[in-house]
Amino acid sequence: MCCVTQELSLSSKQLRSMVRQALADLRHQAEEAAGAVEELRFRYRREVQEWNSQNNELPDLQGNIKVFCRCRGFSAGKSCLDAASEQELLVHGKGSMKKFLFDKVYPSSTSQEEIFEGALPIITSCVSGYRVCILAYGQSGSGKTYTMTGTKDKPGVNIRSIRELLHVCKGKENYTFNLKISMLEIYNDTLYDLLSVNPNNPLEIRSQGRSISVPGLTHVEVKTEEDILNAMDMVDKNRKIGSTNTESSRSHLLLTLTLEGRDSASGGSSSGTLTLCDLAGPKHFSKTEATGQSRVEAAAINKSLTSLRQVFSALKSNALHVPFRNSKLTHLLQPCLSGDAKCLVLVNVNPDGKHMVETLSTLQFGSALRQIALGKTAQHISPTKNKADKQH
Ligand SMILES: Nc1ncnc2c1ncn2[C@@H]1O[C@H](COP(=O)(O)OP(=O)(O)OP(=O)(O)O)[C@@H](O)[C@H]1O
Repeated sequence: MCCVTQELSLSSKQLRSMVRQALADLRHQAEEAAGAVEELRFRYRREVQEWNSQNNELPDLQGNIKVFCRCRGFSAGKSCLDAASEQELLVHGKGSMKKFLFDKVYPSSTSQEEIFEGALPIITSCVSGYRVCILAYGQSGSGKTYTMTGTKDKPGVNIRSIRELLHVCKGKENYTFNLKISMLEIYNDTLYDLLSVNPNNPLEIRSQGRSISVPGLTHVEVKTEEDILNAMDMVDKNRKIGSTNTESSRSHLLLTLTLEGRDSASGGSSSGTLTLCDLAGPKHFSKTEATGQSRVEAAAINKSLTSLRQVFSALKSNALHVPFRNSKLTHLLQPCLSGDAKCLVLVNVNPDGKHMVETLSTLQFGSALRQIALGKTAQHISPTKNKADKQH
């Protein structure tokens, strides 16, 4: 009996010691696992930061404004254009030749996909919290609407950008996001909400400090391809001129995407915007050509494009005052043309159309334009706060 008791007491001691050892091992393993999780979290945050900086590397390298040129198809024998190199456009006139420099020149054979790929780095910067914009500029009939809106079979930059943002955001692990779209038309220097049930009610711009908003503007959440198509259908119905491409545009169209993202693993969040703008072409008319309403419309378009030129010119010369408030167009674009925002101007040219050289010359698309550093402007809206503060 005594022997049995001794044996039991011994095995009980052994058991206690085994349990103690197992508990110590478990504690040790738990500490190791916690260290590994922390290490993984740290690496993940670094990866996210690297991804964001790589994503923005391209636009940052050469200044914040880029200017691309897209040439439209032209009739054989009548061509006066020559893409001398990837950056040079030669325009042959009667006995003279002009050269325009761009960041990139796309020949007339360029597809919608290729244009979109060129614009992609700037579009995806929005995911990292930047304010970015793409402006389609050019004479009437040069292909601005084709480039931005496109057709059902060959969609333009607008639809492709929304699809891409949805694709990128859905593909990111531990990431939740909210993508919203708004659509504004600027007609006769007045804003109209194209996604509103009351599209004829004019809206105003409100400035509060450095931020700009349009009270009452409709923002629609986009989650699927169908949401995009529904929004576009509504825009077509509400626009002062349909997107049938049969008539010259009489207004500027601004599509703005607002993207709020949150990374649950790193705890970072970001808020970026992408504004896609199909500008009306400059109007050239003699005293007898345009009368009444069309003359008023033409004057409003020309005035706003002049304001845009003045803004570019002030940015180029690092002027202390940038006249953003000279038109509704430039006032709305101010956040995308200030601070560390990024802008891509897509210049469309149609050699068979009228006024090509004047239109090209007016914005002085020389090499100086791409050297504009938006960060040096006087009235800048610090998206750095917006981008960096929230992300890290
Ligand atoms: N690269 C292209 N390839 C095929 N068709 C094109 C191309 N560019 C423009 N077009 C066609 O040319 C016509 C005029 O183009 P679009 O309406 O896009 O010009 P726009 O610059 O927007 O003109 P506006 O300022 O007068 O509105 C349209 O029928 C369009 O489909």
